[in-house]
Amino acid sequence: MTETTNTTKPTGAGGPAGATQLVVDVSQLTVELGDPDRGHGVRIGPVDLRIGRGECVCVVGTSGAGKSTIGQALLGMLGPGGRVTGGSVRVAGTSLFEADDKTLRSLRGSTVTMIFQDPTSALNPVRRLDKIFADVLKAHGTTGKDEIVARTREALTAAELDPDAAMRRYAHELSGGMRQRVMVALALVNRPAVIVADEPTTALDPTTQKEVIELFGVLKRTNTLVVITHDLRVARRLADRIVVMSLGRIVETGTVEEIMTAPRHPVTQGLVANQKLTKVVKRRDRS
Ligand SMILES: Nc1ncnc2c1ncn2[C@@H]1O[C@H](COP(=O)(O)OP(=O)(O)OP(=O)(O)O)[C@@H](O)[C@H]1O
Ligand code: NI
Repeated sequence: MTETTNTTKPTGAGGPAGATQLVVDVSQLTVELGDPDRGHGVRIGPVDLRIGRGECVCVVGTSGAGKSTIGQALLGMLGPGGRVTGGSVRVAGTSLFEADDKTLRSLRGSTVTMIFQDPTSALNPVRRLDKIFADVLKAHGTTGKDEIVARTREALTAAELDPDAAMRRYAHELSGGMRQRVMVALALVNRPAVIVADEPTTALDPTTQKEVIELFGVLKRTNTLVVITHDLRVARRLADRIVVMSLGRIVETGTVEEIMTAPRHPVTQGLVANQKLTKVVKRRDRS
């Protein structure tokens, strides 16, 4: 099925509303994972996605729809067995799949950063946090001691952590929610043009999930965000625009209101109906 766009957008299908500066420009991207011709692989795309500065786009869809693949493509990488077969991904003006390794390495973690699903495995447990932040800053050219401390403080504060206390801690001492905050701070520290978060709440307990969603609500005020989630509640809370994926393609885009009140594509309708059902069940559990 072709894409159903709920609103007329001046920049064309998959674009932000209004004359905003483009930060992400995915154009006719096609990807192969594995070997689809031999029956053990999938084709993703063609995908068009344009994101303006300051926008928060939430990518939703059922499992295996290709959400994480698009998220990875925004960092110019793909999972094992993945390759780009057509189209382009431009982030802050650089065409990622045409860029050389050195350009990509310097771009990742500075221009575009990723907040991963599982904060436990991504943080070295036995290195002090101030050292971890210094490593990330130095890797992208910030070398002055004072500047490193100032940038670390700025990022920790933005992630709503107490910088003095946090800098002296080790990752293994932190609760799940605090670790996720540290991951957010690490993603912010090089002042990226766009932050991609793949299922940032999935590995967390319900209370911490709420906290992290609140935190993303704060982040979205000053950052360009792409949040990948199978949880429509997360998208409802955060998105300026929801992008729905199914079977490797974007099947619908719209504002939260458009998607929630008038979903057009059967997959979107299914997601919305499911979310409403979850709400009813939860209410019943409480009474
Ligand atoms: N190397 C590979 N070979 C074959 N199939 C692959 C390979 N890598 C990924 N896939 C398949 O490609 C599809 C898209 O994966 P992707 O992780 O992008 O989906 P997703 O929407 O993020 O799903 P989830 O919600 O489960 O995280 C999945 O069905 C996955 O099993
Ligand atoms: Ni995924």
